[in-house]
Amino acid sequence: MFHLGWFLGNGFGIQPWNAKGGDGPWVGSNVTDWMKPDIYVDLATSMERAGFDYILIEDTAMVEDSYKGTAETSLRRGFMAPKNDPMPLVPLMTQRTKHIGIIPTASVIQYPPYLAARLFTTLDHLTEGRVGMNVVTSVTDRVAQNYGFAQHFDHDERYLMAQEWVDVVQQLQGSWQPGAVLADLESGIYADHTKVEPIDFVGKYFSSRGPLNTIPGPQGRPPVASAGGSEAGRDMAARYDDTMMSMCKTVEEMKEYRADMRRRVASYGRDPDKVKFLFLVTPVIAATDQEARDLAAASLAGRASDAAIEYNLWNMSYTSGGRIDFGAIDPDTLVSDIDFSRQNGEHSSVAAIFQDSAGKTLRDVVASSFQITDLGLVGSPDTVAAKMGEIMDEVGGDGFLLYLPTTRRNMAEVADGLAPALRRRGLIRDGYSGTTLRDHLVEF
Ligand SMILES: Cc1cc2nc3c(=O)[nH]c(=O)nc-3n(C[C@H](O)[C@H](O)[C@H](O)COP(=O)(O)O)c2cc1C
Repeated sequence: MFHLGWFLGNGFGIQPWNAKGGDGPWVGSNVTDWMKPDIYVDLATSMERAGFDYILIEDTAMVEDSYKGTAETSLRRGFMAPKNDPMPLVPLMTQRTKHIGIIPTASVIQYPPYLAARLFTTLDHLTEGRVGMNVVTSVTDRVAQNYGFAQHFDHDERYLMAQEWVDVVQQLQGSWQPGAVLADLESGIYADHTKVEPIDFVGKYFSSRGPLNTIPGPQGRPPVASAGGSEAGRDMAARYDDTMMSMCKTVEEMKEYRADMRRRVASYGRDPDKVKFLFLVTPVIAATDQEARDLAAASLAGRASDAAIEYNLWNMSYTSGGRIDFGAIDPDTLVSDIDFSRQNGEHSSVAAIFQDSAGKTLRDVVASSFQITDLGLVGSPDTVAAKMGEIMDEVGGDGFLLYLPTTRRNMAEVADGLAPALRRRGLIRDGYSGTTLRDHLVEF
């Protein structure tokens, strides 16, 4: 059996439903209703029906203007803005479900550790143990500037900050020892003060006295997730993650990635079987194999459209940390002549976009490159289910993180098409034996 997660990649933002991923026309109500809770609640109930472990909610807090030096493209096309704060969505999504975990994103430059420790403990209570914490370092200068910094910290330093941040958050979440809460009706004693201690943390980036002013939630320390595939990102994940979003383009890469990460996890004295690496994938599912193949072919052809090229150039500028304006580079420039040394964003995403680009021009890359691929998962629910099983056999585990536009059509294809086909093969859970997100992650 393997685990499944849904990556809500546009966060609590516009869930685009448009022709072939292009620049409109928009379809349906998503573009007007994205700020209402309904679609996210539907997503949670659907993915719980499907047996998913969790939904991970992306978040990025800025209006990006590094592409062509203006926010025009971001705002005209709704790229990463507008976006609401994901935290209030969490209890709304869990209120209407009983099992599925919800993992909102917290950036270490946006949340002082005490605020984060208190917020996630509060959410742990409100969700009865179903919240997780996606730790990110934020990608661009604009986010850093919104939170009071002149510019963003350098890539590797960000991860050192993030490690310290998780450490403080978890120390705060452990500042009430087991047995501290008595809530004794007879004696009227609420807590044993000898079991509640300050942490007196003074670090390079953060300080906090503690103790936390609330009691531990059902999970104590809610599970940690992250996505960084660079050396620094992997090191942080190895130390702290309970589940990791893993980005690979081939089954061979998946195997290597998982083996490497399991080695790193073990080197920190942790049990690799308790960390679940979920591989990002964009499957194409339709009623028949032929229909799915046609959709995949149309999507590939659509990569060369003006709208898709604009998106790709915009996205490259963003993933470089806003440091390289790909809109200002002549598209006929050879990739080998582009200076990537200034990048300060998502190193592994940039590497994925420009993988195998020797001898290619920027135009060639933007018209064809994928950051995340379908891994050959194209077909009817039965075909895709069978292939998922084969891939997991080859890789050794642990599961997939599906990344599809959050439309109700895609939700139905997954929850009522793919998931039953997987379940018939015994590949995914048939119900939940535990109650918390951590229970689901370590159930098998
Ligand atoms: C699937 C996925 C989800 C991510 N979600 C967020 C996010 O919500 N907010 C954010 O600031 N960065 C996000 N990132 C960026 C990562 O946290 C990380 O900074 C990035 O992958 C670069 O890591 P690297 O330089 O270690 O490769 C995400 C990356 C991936 C691949």
